[in-house]
Amino acid sequence: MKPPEWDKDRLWGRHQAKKLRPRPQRLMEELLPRVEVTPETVFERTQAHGGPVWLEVGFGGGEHLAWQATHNPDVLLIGAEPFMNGVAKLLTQIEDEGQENIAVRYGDVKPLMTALPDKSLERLFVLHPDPWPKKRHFKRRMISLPFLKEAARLLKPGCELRVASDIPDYVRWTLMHVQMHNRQSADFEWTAECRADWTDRPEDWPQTRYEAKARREGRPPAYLRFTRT
Ligand SMILES: C[S@@+](CC[C@H](N)C(=O)[O-])C[C@H]1O[C@@H](n2cnc3c(N)ncnc32)[C@H](O)[C@@H]1O
Repeated sequence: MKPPEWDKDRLWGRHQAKKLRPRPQRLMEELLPRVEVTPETVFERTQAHGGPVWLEVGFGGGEHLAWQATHNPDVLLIGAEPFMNGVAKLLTQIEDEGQENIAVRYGDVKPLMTALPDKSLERLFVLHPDPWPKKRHFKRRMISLPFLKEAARLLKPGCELRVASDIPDYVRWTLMHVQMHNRQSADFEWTAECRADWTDRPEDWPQTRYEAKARREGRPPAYLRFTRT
């Protein structure tokens, strides 16, 4: 079966919640242009870095991305997020903590992924993707056959795709789509050997804002790790 085309021109969800306060507004105007990557500039940025590159899809408030950048100073962390308030929040952390190894894609991750060369990523994170629970919206879900095809193209062998979700249906959806992808091309291996491997948060996997909210509301997440074979 031919996988559906990736809906490259559509972006779902909200882009702005509330007006920015003066500091985040200043950071959007002054800091964002210094750290921003676009599909046109991302190749050059990764080449200039020369070392490992990790990508986080939909970083929300950027807590996980900022943590990874601090703890992995030799890695270039690229984060993509179309929600302005989230981008501004990450910029605040960058200004406070001074990480120089973060690049921000303000917008849809899909054209950015398309612009990256084969085997250019060592890690790819999709943490608590929008669940889109209604059946007629399933096609908006980030985890999809076209996404997995791109992920397989971009990840180096032995490197990792990490997906977290607190929605049982999305966890099943992810496992099912990985299985469907593997039937076409056996690119991913789910590394879990026992229940704790997906129920217990690994030490190098800090909690995101969505995860904290889900836990408060009694929905423990699943931490899925897939190795690019
Ligand atoms: C449910 S939130 C989770 C945020 C964060 N990962 C966390 O765990 O706190 C999903 C995020 O994905 C972002 N998103 C949705 N579609 C996206 C796309 N095409 N490219 C990049 N980010 C996207 C949304 O703006 C939103 O911030």
